[in-house]
Amino acid sequence: MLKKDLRLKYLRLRNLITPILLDQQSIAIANSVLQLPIWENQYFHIFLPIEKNIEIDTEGIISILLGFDKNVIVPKVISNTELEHYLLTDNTKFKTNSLNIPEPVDGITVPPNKIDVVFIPLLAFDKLGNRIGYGKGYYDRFLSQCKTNVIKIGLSLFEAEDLIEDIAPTDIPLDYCVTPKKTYTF
Ligand SMILES: Nc1nc2c(c(=O)[nH]1)N(C=O)[C@@H](CNc1ccc(C(=O)N[C@@H](CCC(=O)O)C(=O)O)cc1)CN2
Ligand SMILES: Nc1ncnc2c1ncn2[C@@H]1O[C@H](COP(=O)(O)OP(=O)(O)OP(=O)(O)O)[C@@H](O)[C@H]1O
Repeated sequence: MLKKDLRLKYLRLRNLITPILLDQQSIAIANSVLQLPIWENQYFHIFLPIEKNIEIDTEGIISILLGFDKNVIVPKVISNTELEHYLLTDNTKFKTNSLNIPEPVDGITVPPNKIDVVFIPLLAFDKLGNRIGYGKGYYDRFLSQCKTNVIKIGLSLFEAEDLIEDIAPTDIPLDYCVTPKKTYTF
């Protein structure tokens, strides 16, 4: 399928997920993340969910990361194209931006080349590990600034599509995708 049709399909499917199901599925995903071979790493980047858009609740994964004394880094939208990345600390204050994303107000910024593992939001992914988001390219730009061996983990409420047909050269594929049912390794 084409990206634009997939965005529509999965935005609609998300709207069928109840808050209770979202909680259960987010916990199942966090439990599966524990089984990934990533725990030797130190710098983990993770998004905070847009609740209004029924995104996966990443709180469980963040608790696991902090419990293992990992450095946790969260993104902040600073322009139409760019993200900045902040270390999560006990003092981090959050404010919800115009896209309804909770973001750190200020703090310690972390350059993309320090990051070892990135958990990536998505609307859909395919059996080859290609992914699509809301179509602004924030994550493709961010991932292009990371180390070549950065571990890219998609988190999805739904299973893989056969193929996203209109993949572009700037689209960076996933290494893993974790869903409530299974973990895909690409
Ligand atoms: N939780 C979370 N954080 C993230 C992302 C994400 O997908 N999820 N992003 C992943 O890249 C970046 C932000 N990108 C976004 C791009 C578009 C929309 C969005 O909802 N767009 C709507 C209309 C927005 C509006 O109300 O103005 C749309 O395009 O229809 C949200 C986030 C960085 N942080
Ligand atoms: N590395 C990059 N440098 C410059 N522009 C880029 C880069 N990656 C993607 N873009 C641009 O961003 C736009 C959106 O890309 P795409 O449709 O792949 O978004 P997406 O993957 O769905 O969104 P997101 O990454 O925000 O979740 C495209 O116009 C694309 O050319």
